[in-house]
Amino acid sequence: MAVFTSVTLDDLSSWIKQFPLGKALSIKGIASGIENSNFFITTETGEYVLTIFENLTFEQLPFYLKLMRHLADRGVLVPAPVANIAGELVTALHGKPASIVSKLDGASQMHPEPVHCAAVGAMLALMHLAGKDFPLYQENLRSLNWWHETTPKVLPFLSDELRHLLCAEVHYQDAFDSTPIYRALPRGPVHADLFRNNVMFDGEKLTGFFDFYFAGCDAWIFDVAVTVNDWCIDTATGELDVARVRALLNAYNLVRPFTTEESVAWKPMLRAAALRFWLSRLYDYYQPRDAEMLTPHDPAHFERILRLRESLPVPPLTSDL
Ligand SMILES: Nc1ncnc2c1ncn2[C@@H]1O[C@H](COP(=O)(O)OP(=O)(O)O)[C@@H](O)[C@H]1O
Ligand SMILES: N[C@@H](CCOP(=O)(O)O)C(=O)O
Repeated sequence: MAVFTSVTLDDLSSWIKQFPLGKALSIKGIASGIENSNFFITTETGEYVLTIFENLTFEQLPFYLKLMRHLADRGVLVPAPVANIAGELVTALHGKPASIVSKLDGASQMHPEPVHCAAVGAMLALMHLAGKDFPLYQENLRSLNWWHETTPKVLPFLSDELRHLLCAEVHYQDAFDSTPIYRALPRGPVHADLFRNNVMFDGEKLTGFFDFYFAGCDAWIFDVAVTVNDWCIDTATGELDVARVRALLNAYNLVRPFTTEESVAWKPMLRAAALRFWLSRLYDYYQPRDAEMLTPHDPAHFERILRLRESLPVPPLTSDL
């Protein structure tokens, strides 16, 4: 849909000299991004993705890129950022921060079966474990504080019923946040946006997670909830598909067994994950940023999911089957 900053092969040829990647051979803009300018590039050493960051700053980027480097070095399937000869992962291109990462094979699986969900669950658990010794800290910037900042900005646009739903859920999450159960949840770096469009598959083989630009430190089970709320639902209704839920959770649990506290927190976290994306979609819908959000995502999808997670039982985190 958008390349906001254009880069020619000539631009790339001189800029890429600082990387140990040989000569640039081709560059092609990726149309589907909505946040940054992305390009597939080919050099003498292989295929990569060049990203020019349109909103994130030089100061913000090291957390994300170093996290990806850290995970890639530990065998988690994520794009590996390439350092330049000075060891930097982010350098300026056309005055904006830019980076090169390895290109993942395959394509997004937008109609996942249990086998895909199992692969996602296992890799997510590996990712959480591999992030345990990541030395940088950044909180999840779309967590409770952001919900508090953002709720008043969207309330004026909502019906009385929706205002009530939103305020009641923020209130519920506030209360849960201050419980000993919540504080006991294992935590560390999380992807926080692991939707179907942010994972590559080659057939049934998962080839990588990407788009780490909402990552931050949070409860691991929140990350699992975000992932289940997208991968394991009927997209038309938002209802959980038990076969896919079981496949994802069982595969995760085999790699990193869930704790007792996580089992108690599971339903509240599914609600929190629904709230997080309902609120961001409401915000993008009613307060669009310039041209970037050309087609805002539908907020009603996550409003539906929130109502379902509040009102219906959810499959347990672990099963003895
Ligand atoms: N490392 C990668 N390997 C392969 N394809 C990638 C990679 N990074 C991005 N892409 C492709 O670029 C598209 C846009 O990337 P994305 O990170 O979603 O952009 P934005 O953050 O601008 O929305 C993805 O849908 C994917 O097809
Ligand atoms: N997954 C979020 C929006 C973030 O978009 P992405 O393309 O950067 O993953 C949503 O669906 O609301």
